[in-house]
Amino acid sequence: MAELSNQVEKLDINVGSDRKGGYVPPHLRNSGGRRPRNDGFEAGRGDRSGSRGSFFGFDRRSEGRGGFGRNSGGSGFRPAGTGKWVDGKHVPAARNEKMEVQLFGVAEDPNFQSSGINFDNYDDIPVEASGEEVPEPITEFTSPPLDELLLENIKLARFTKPTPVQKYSVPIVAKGRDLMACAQTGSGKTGGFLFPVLSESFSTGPSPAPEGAKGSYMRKAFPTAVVLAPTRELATQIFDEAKKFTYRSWVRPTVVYGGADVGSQMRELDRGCDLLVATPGRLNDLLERGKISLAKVKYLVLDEADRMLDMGFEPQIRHIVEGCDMPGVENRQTLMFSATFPVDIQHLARDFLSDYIFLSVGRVGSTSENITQRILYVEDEDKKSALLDLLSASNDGLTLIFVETKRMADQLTDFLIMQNFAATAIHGDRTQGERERALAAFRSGRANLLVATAVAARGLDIPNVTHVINYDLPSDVDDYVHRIGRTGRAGNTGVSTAFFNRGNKNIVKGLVEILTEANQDVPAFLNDISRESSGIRGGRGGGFFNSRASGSRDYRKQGNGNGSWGASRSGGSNWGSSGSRGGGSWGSSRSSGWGASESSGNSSWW
Ligand SMILES: Nc1ncnc2c1ncn2[C@@H]1O[C@H](COP(=O)(O)OP(=O)(O)OP(=O)(O)O)[C@@H](O)[C@H]1O
Repeated sequence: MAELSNQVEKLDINVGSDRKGGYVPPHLRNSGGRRPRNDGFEAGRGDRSGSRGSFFGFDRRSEGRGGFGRNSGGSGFRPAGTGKWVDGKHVPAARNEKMEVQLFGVAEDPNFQSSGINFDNYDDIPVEASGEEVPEPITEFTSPPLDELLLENIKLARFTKPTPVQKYSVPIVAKGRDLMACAQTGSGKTGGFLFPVLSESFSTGPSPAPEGAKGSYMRKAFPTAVVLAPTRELATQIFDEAKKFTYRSWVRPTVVYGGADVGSQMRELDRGCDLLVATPGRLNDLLERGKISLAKVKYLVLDEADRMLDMGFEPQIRHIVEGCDMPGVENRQTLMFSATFPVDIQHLARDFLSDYIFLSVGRVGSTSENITQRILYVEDEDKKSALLDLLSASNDGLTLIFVETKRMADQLTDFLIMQNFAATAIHGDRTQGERERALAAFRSGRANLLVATAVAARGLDIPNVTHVINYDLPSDVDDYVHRIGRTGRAGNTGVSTAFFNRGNKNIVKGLVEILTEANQDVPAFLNDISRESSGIRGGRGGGFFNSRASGSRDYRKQGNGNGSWGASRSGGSNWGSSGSRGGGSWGSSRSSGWGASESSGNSSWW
């Protein structure tokens, strides 16, 4: 990784904002760089090359039919590897070697993300937990407090010790508390919600379904836990993780998302659904069809919570949480996770939480020091050439290239394929099948370049992504944080490169702050433009020049909350209260209907 970072450093791309040196594109320079690779890959937008990505991790047709059970939620047949809850006791299924390989892989598997050399450094990141009576964190994976079966599954996943967010979330959920957790990208937030929810569920069992539900003609799913995620790909990934950690237990995970056949998803629900992972639009659809009841939900998780409560999704979330039959905030536990938590979203989140603990691992919205960040000054017309330069300097690993629009994603992918690169694209105008195939080709390395819109910015955990390139910078610095977080995960190192020019002035302040706090070099041109931009203010989302998007900490500690919060347990220094998002006004957008689709105001999402 240091090698890649050095090579990028040596490139003569960044000629500063005055451009006196004049950028010379590589094809005019007789660049001696490595020839673009041509391994016969013809992915592109219509890639037909790959086998379908396994969205289910193991082939359901080979699941076998042993070990069926029923939970009290009226679920149907339960496949091998699924345990039962019988007479108030958990009866785990027998171990199944083949399934263990399918679920947990083998250590040499390139799809297996092992924790990197900097994994132990997570322990040095300051942690602050604020709220009333914060419980002591765990220090190791042990049973108790974790359920014995969960512990076995954690061992099968080769997790040897909890990350900071996991250390705190386990006792917080066990104490019956709500949680808003903010931790850096790639630091194990998925386990942060799955481990405590599953550990409690394994020990306490399902809630009995209402009497009327059992014999009714149409089966209805009564999940105990619901996890909401903003994209289909992220929902699928969480589902894959849930399959690992629910292995042999009574908890059957199911995933539903838009853009896929609703009939087959309904049949999956009929087979049992105790932990439901969903995108909001499809969940609303299935609620309207009467296929799902939320009446028995004990745990509600919002992954990428700030995104889920952002303007595009908030009406849908409100309908799911407040407009259907989900137990009220006092009768369920609500957990929110993200790497970024703008202050205005923290305000909004109050409606969904009760007496919650706010947990921050590192500064809210900060980036991992495992990612080496570079900002290059490149004018729009030079970006393609500069990209070729960068790609010729990259050796191994996968490169994720972010652009702002779907059209640009297609154009750039075509350009890269013309240059004999193995590239593919993911964005909201591609069909679900195309998106799955693109991601599968990228994961497997058949396409080592993935051109993506913001749809791939959050949550995706793809091993071996060594380089993230912001070909176009986003207009919100929080989006930058999530995008570059696709590399440098689980203690591994990574490199991120962004093309900056004066068109990106709206995030210059935020970029300077992010780079500074992550101990990265801040190029002189960035400081200059940042100074020029001082004093100019804009509104949220429309570009604001003077502050970081994310609040620095629990907004209740900034003196503008009315909730009570008590002593905080801090594993490190307290944070200053710089930067607020300015409490954006939501106004009428909140009441807009959710019905039509999962589209949001941000066109590049879908
Ligand atoms: N305790 C652990 N030990 C080793 N590896 C872990 C542990 N917890 C999680 N991981 C691994 O770390 C990687 C990142 O985890 P995860 O995807 O949950 O991060 P995240 O914090 O949700 O990131 P993002 O903010 O991008 O969504 C995954 O590959 C996961 O398997």
